Amino acid sequence: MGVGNRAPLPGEFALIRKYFAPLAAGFSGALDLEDDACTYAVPAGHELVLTADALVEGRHYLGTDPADLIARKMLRVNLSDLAAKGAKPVGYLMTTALGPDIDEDWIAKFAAGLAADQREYGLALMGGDTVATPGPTTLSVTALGIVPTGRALRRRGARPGDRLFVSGTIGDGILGLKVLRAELLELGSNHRDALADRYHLPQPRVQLGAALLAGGAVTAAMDVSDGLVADAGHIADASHCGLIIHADRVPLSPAAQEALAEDLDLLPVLLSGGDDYELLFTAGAGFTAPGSGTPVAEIGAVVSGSGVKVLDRDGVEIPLTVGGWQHF
Ligand SMILES: Nc1ncnc2c1ncn2[C@@H]1O[C@H](COP(=O)(O)OP(=O)(O)O)[C@@H](O)[C@H]1O
Ligand SMILES: Cc1ncc(C[n+]2csc(CCOP(=O)(O)OP(=O)(O)O)c2C)c(N)n1
Ligand SMILES: [Mg+2]
Ligand SMILES: [Mg+2]
Ligand SMILES: [Mg+2]
Repeated sequence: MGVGNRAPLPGEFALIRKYFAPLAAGFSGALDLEDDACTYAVPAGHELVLTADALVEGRHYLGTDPADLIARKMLRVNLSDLAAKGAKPVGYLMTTALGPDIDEDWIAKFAAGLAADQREYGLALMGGDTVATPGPTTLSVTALGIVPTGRALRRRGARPGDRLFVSGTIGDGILGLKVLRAELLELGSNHRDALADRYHLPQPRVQLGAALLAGGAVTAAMDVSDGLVADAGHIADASHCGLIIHADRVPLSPAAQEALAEDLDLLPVLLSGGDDYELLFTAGAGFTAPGSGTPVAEIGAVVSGSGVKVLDRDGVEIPLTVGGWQHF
């Protein structure tokens, strides 16, 4: 390790002791990161929810992004998958494959970002692996959460007649990436900052997910990572039904509204760009959105058939060539 362009990192084990062990201190099963593996006793009446997502420099984040924000995004994209199941976060395993340009200052900031979000979301580091790579830095988290046994929200279960909802706002993450790539220069700097912030720091809807599970009226749920339309397609496929999305009902932030007002061609980008980390879900007639916290918008309906149709305000289908991000 540490053979790079900058000051070498402390040795592998010194790095784990100094920066990662403190993040595991509050979690007894992490065994102070001294052992070969960690343990966790699942509370009675609950089952584990496990999810893994990787982040690759240049693919999921920019090499110039601040290390604390990269760390927080890494945790938050995984927390978003826990939210999609209605799970309460418990802890996470983390694998860091560090590229040659990573120095100790970067690690210190990265660990500080993790500490901040561990406090914010109530979870702890449980273990992981630290390796070097000649390629781009690659980070992976496996997050653990719990749900009452048998109650995890599913992508299957939507029924014709259900309504379709999404949390928060859609399209900010991908517009934020455009801002960081010095596009959208015509937008005011406050809007540009707000969008960049949404790209750097997703807001996983953990409390909303738990409330949706507790409420009992949600028939299918997932989080939006690849793009609203593509991800809606996953609910449609899993549930063996069709989905209608009314484009004009999709909630947009003030910054995204302003960007769209200046360039109508951005609509497909908003609907399919991804990096949203909002919850998309269906519910029967009796559903009412939890009153406080994250806003929820009704954007469409479940119909018989298959696939996703996006309609404009006149009910005319908007053709979309790409519904969302795919790695290959
Ligand atoms: N390499 C893999 N090995 C096992 N399961 C995988 C792998 N890649 C993806 N999956 C599974 O495929 C499903 C879809 O993955 P993905 O689209 O990444 O979900 P999400 O967008 O919620 O992260 C998930 O259940 C995920 O666990
Ligand atoms: C530098 C950079 N380029 C492009 C993107 C856009 N992008 C990359 S991956 C992705 C989809 C989500 O990532 P994925 O690995 O598919 O996560 P998952 O769906 O498994 O949660 C998006 C929108 C980005 N976030 N950063
Ligand atoms: Mg994934
Ligand atoms: Mg997901
Ligand atoms: Mg994906």
